[in-house]
Amino acid sequence: MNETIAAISTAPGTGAVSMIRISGPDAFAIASSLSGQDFSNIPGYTIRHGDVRENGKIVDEVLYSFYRAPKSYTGENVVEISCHGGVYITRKVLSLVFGAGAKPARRGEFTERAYLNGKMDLSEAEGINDLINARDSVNAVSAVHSMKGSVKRILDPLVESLTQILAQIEVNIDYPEYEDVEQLRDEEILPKAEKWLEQINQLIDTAEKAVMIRSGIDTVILGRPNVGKSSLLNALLEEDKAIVTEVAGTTRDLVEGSVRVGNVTLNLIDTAGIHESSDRIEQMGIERSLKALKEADLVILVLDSSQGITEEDRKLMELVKDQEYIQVYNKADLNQIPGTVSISAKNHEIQPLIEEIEKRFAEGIAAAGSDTLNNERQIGLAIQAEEAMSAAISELKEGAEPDLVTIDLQKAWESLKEITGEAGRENFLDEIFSRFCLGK
Ligand SMILES: Nc1nc2c(c(=O)[nH]1)N(C=O)[C@@H](CNc1ccc(C(=O)N[C@@H](CCC(=O)O)C(=O)O)cc1)CN2
Ligand SMILES: Nc1nc2c(ncn2[C@@H]2O[C@H](COP(=O)(O)OP(=O)(O)OP(=O)(O)O)[C@@H](O)[C@H]2O)c(=O)[nH]1
Ligand SMILES: [Mg+2]
Repeated sequence: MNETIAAISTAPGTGAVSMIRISGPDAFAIASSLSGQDFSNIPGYTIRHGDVRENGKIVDEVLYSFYRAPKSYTGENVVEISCHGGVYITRKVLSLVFGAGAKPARRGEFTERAYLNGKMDLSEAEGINDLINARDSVNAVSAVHSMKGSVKRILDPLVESLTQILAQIEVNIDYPEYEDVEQLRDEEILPKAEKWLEQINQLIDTAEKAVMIRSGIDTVILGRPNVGKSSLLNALLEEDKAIVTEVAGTTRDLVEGSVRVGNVTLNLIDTAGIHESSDRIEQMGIERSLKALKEADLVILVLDSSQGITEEDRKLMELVKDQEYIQVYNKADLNQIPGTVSISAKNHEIQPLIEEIEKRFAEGIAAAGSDTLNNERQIGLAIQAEEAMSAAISELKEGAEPDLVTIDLQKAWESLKEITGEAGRENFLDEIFSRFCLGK
């Protein structure tokens, strides 16, 4: 932690200006040595104009921005050097910063220091990363909320009621005669625990839907040969990506593309027409299609309106029956079947399909726009907490020893706290006992 680290903080490539960030105890001394000015007593939030020099010779004209600990992004002394944005000059300035004593920062190390110095919790740090990687407003809005503490705010009431339950059991074990504090009676504990379980299940469910919608719905376009799967892919992507011909068995390999339609992003895979084939290459394509199918969030099963439902179509329906799937009747320009999701891929008339997708995923779309848990790590920990609480509830019902119940409740507590990176037994005991002045 005591080393001074540095890295280029702007994107690689040529730009008007680049920024090199230096954080740690030697940051001001390094800036002084590069510039030939004495910055040792400079106040925080100050910008100075100066040069970067090597052996007295000018390398670049720059701006130095100073942040004095603890008021900085990392909580340490920070200097940002804004130099001219050429690839060579940026790297040159960085190498001089290293020459003056800084060590190369690892990926995420500035933010890691910010976390370790108490500037943010883990979920907020993840929010920063999500914000940087956000490619649409749904992702950007949820990321900025999470950067500003939404995850902690969501978890706070769950942590609070769990702490109450735990404190109650602890009090009952250690101080059965203690009556001074507001106490839950034993028979109140179980309903409280069950309500808690319901709430966390709800949270997990919403978060899973949100994460899926935000990352895009992994969608497989499936159907027998020649029904118009590739034509549908092209219509959705608004691009002639896959080859379309009147010959059955045109698509052999998987063709992929992502597109934003309506309120969702679809990560599309067009597949080889599925049927019994003796062609070796086609068979391999079909195998790949079936593998992609297993991992899909959504299957679009394409049917040919001009031919009606065939035996092969029925086999495919059977194949996907346990998955989220939409039957679409393509080639509606030749024959429209009432009461079906009818499209004409060839003519790019696919609005009914888009509306059906939005309808199917309405809950997920709403979840994606709400504040919830934001990634698999957070959801995984919430599931751990949920499992521990389920175990505790069974034990409560069986009248198990309170000590045993406590162990599971404590696991639940720690899993929740790990989401924001505040876990640890010390914190746990502090939080439990800070609210009861026991033993006084
Ligand atoms: N030039 C520059 N722009 C940037 C950043 C940066 O580090 N440098 N950021 C980062 O990547 C983001 C802004 N985030 C920041 C968050 C906190 C502090 C900061 O100085 N915090 C102090 C003081 C807070 C206050 O007084 O309001 C603190 O938390 O104590 C700085 C940047 C986006 N833009
Ligand atoms: N009339 C009409 N023809 C269509 C429509 N969509 C596709 N076709 C035609 O159907 C034929 C097959 O289209 P593709 O998109 O290659 O079908 P596919 O399902 O990808 O076929 P394979 O890759 O061989 O499995 C082509 O001649 C298309 O022009 C449509 O909406 N209306
Ligand atoms: Mg095709």
